[in-house]
Amino acid sequence: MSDRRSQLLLAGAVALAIYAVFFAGGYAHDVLARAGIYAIAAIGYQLVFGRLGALSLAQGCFFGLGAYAAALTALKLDFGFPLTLLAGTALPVLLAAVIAVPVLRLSSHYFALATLGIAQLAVLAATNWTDVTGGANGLYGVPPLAFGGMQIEFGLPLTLLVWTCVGIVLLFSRRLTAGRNGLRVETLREAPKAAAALGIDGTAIRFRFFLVSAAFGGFAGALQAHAVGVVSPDVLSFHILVLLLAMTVIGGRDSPLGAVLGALLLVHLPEWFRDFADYYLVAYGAALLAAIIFLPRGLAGLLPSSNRSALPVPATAVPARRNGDTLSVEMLSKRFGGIDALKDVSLTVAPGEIVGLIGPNGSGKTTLVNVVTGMEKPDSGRVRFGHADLTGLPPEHIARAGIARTFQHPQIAPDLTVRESLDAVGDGDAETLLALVGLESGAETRSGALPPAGQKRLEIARALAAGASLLALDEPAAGLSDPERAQLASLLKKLAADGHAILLIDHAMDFLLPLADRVLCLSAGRVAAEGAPDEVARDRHAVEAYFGESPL
Ligand SMILES: Nc1ncnc2c1ncn2[C@@H]1O[C@H](COP(=O)(O)OP(=O)(O)OP(=O)(O)O)[C@@H](O)[C@H]1O
Repeated sequence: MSDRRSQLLLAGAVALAIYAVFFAGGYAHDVLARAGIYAIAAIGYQLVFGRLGALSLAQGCFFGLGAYAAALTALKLDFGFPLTLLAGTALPVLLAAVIAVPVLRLSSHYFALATLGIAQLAVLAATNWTDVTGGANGLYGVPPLAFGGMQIEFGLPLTLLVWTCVGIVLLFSRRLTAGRNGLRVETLREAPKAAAALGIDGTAIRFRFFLVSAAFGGFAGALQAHAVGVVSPDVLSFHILVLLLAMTVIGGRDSPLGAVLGALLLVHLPEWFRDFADYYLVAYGAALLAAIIFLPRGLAGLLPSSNRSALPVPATAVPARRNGDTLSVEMLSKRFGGIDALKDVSLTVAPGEIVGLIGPNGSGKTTLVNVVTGMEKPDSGRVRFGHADLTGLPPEHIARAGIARTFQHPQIAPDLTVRESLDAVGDGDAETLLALVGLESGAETRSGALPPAGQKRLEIARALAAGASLLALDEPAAGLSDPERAQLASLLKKLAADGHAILLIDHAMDFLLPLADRVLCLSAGRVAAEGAPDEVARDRHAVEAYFGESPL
């Protein structure tokens, strides 16, 4: 609780408690409890929508399922607290686990549509499965919450209970996103390809967050069922989802606190504008629009940002690997439609060696790196690293085996500092790595604020932080000035001398040929020439591949 943000938050929590205990009464308590219940569901939504950047349209469905599960277990099975809340939490988690496998593979709008479809199915089931759900009329007489036979009265006791739950859920959510976890999630959201290529297991993170969001949604729905006493298909309606979405956006999608502020505001706004009679909806809509236009980072964006560098990130001095394995690519082929992007390509890169990969645009260089790093699956051929057969394995497995890559267009999380970008992927000594790539003075700079040359160096440092012994570098010198190229060249020599294996793609022959120990020239997916740099530079096939121009 040292930085200004934490102090403000503490003051806000105390003010809310004083308001609840000494000033609010009757209906105001109900409104506050309702805000707390929605806050819990919105905190869950923030994890998926805010943190992962995935537009899930199932959070309202998880909320409604939680409400139905709690109501049904209370009314039909005579379950008491805490079993009803447990059932309300477990059912949406179960559904999330079942749908996660097919749904989490989908990208952006397909994910949104799939989750919307699931939500619609839940509404249909609730409306038509009359024997169980009570159909359109729903279920009545859900008992209030009770602890060991003692009923939690509406008003202050229920409000305090709900907001204690909000506090616990906030702490849990913070644990999930603090320190390195948060840095990894941000890398995954902003640079998903790089995250996979650095060994971050995006599938596991997405799965975990989706299930936790379902748990929070269901738990909130279960609380709602007990607080209101009635559950109808309304709790599954699109309205709940839109409300949770608005709470997360208006409160601020970057932090769970935003979800709480959004819930407090959006539940109270209709109450404040109630006196405007017919103009109530106009005033409500105008307030929402104003919040979206003038507060792009939401209400939480008004608070001073948290001191992220204070987050505990373990830092043991583990320098990049040495004496790694030899990469052997054997007869690799990959077709896209009718095009042979790679046809029977073989090559090796040994520790301490720099192998240059050249060829005109579209000759298959990036495809080769994509296949080696698991971003594309080959049609035939093998990729071995030492004794391990890595053919067709997912990128994060290959990264963990010691192969990392950089991208033609740097893939970075722009809001992470340079140091955080490294901390996200490994335990390495960030200072040493940054000094190695010449970024030591920019450790606290936002990665997105680095010039292109800096971002390319950051990508190399990040690959080393991930513990790579083989680096596949896709056009690292593109766009660099002559002095920057010279610095990059001496860095690559240093890394090779240190035992790293380097596969280097570049069109700049004056940069690549003096650096490489061997060169492989691709043409239309096939190996056109291979050998020492000066041999390849003179090779008729290699020269022809460059449209008749001498590469030197
Ligand atoms: N995902 C894809 N879908 C369809 N075709 C693809 C895909 N990726 C690459 N290709 C095609 O495969 C061929 C090889 O492309 P690749 O990007 O590997 O070449 P490159 O040598 O890296 O080119 P550049 O120097 O321009 O980066 C090209 O014809 C390209 O259009």
